[in-house]
Amino acid sequence: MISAYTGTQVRAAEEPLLAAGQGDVLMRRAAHGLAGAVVNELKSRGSRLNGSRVVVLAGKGNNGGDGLFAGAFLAGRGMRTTAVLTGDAAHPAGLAAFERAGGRVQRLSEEALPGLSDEAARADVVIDAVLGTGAKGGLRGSAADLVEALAGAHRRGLVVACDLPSGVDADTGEATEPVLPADLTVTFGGAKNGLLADPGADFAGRVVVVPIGIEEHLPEPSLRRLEDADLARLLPHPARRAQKYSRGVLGVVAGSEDYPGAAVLACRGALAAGVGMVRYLGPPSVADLVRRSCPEVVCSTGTVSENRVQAWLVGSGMGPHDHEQLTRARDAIASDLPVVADAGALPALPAMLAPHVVLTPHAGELASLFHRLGHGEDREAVEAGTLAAVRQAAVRTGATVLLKGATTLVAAPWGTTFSQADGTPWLATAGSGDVLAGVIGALLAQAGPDVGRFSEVGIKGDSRWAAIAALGAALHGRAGRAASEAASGGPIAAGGIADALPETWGKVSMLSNYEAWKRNSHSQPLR
Ligand SMILES: NC(=O)C1=CN([C@@H]2O[C@H](COP(=O)(O)OP(=O)(O)OC[C@H]3O[C@@H](n4cnc5c(N)ncnc54)[C@H](OP(=O)(O)O)[C@@H]3O)[C@@H](O)[C@H]2O)[C@@H](O)CC1
Ligand SMILES: Nc1ncnc2c1ncn2[C@@H]1O[C@H](COP(=O)(O)OP(=O)(O)O)[C@@H](O)[C@H]1O
Ligand SMILES: [K+]
Repeated sequence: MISAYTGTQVRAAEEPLLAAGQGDVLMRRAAHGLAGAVVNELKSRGSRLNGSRVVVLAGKGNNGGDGLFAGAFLAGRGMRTTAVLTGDAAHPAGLAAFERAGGRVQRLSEEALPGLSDEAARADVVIDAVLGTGAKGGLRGSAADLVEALAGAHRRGLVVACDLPSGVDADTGEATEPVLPADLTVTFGGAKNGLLADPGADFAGRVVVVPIGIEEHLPEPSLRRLEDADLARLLPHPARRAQKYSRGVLGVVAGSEDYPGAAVLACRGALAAGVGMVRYLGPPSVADLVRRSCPEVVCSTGTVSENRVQAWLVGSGMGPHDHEQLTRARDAIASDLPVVADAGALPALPAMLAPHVVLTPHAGELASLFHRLGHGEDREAVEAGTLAAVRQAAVRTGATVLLKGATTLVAAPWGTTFSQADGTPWLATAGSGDVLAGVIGALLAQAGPDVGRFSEVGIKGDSRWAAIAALGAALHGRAGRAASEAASGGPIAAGGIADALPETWGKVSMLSNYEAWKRNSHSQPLR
């Protein structure tokens, strides 16, 4: 699991060490990690170190200090380093170390700007060390002009952000442009929220966390990301004597005359995500299509209370005037069973929900939800601050909210938040969200009661609903990527995501089988 923190949390964790006079040590560890990451990246690209050109954009605070110390390390490896000081001052010890190591120092001014931006554009490596966790707002003055010129210039070099891309808010992921997009962000002590939430994540590139010795002082993470090993531990596995009902039944209330395909795709997503059975409830013409497309699905009639299931999926492809389906959706939400509420169900929600109800809006649907709740955020505002928006939505509705996008965020009403970015932009295709709803529904039906499996990895009680939704997003994203890779990186259609799910699941489970085998290989052999 990747843990991320706010800037304030990280700075608080640094406090005891700073009080003990360890500030210098922390900074040298950070700078050493940054320089090491630059060297590794250049080597992995087959570039030589000796003689290559490095430009460090150094602000006046400690972030600039990290950059200057890292520049000194790199100069020591034979690289030609220039520091561009963007402020009216520079970290004194960092600057002294940089100059001792033979680095060249330039001060940024309006007159020097064209020459320096040209030099940075031609460099093999640019290190962005202007602003870190202490920044207020974005870049200003000549520093902003330099980054703007550089972001628009034709460059072939590597851009490495020190701690975070300057202009990205460490706590929220909001970005005040111009921001220099990095290929690599080397972040210290723990990942920052802003690197794992859009739009900040757009600028971060690959994120590498460098331990600096503050880790034991860090609190509960503010944001988490599930990785391979977490998926392997959290995905349900059928017991030896499982039968279809014990494995979980998902009731699906989806599709309409206008969008019958959504019901089919939701069912296909659910079937491919390990559920024991899918029961479909909906208009006869849609049920007909579902039967023909997925003969495994049992089409039922009647009300929600007449159909026994372990979880409900409601809303995908549902219209605003289909009163019978909307009644079913409302009944499902009132049933106390776990529910994933998608698309057409979102406008029909009661004012207050519970965390076992998982809402799955995209940014536009979340803006409409806010509008109905009497708050004015539009789609642009949601997209400019996804983390704040998803958390606010969870607080205001009382539900678990999953905000879809390149980075998918899931928040519980008390703030527990997950961030998954497992997919590919090819997932932005019609019907993709219906498959995701099916996957989450299937996981709710199977894993909902399994509190123990989640608490083993530190996810307590009702926070598991957010973890289950994050698990669904991770599987869906990976399946989309696998489907595209099978097409040599080409496009995918939504049905292809469902088709790739079982193998994606199998590959992740192999990891957990291997871990179980490793544990059991020390036990007594059978006699
Ligand atoms: N603590 C430690 O020991 C360790 C810290 N570490 C590192 O320190 C970083 C945090 O350092 P920090 O607190 O010095 O803040 P930082 O991000 O460099 O920026 C603040 C400076 O910039 C200025 N400034 C602010 N906003 C501005 C703007 N919009 N545009 C222009 N200028 C602006 C502001 O000046 P002011 O405007 O207040 O006069 C202030 O001088 C952290 O990200 C990590 O890299 C690691 O080495 C580990 C050990
Ligand atoms: N640029 C992107 N990169 C990765 N995943 C994306 C991107 N855009 C959308 N997605 C994912 O694709 C799915 C799209 O869902 P949705 O917007 O509901 O589509 P639809 O309504 O057409 O089914 C979501 O899972 C979302 O996270
Ligand atoms: K930075």
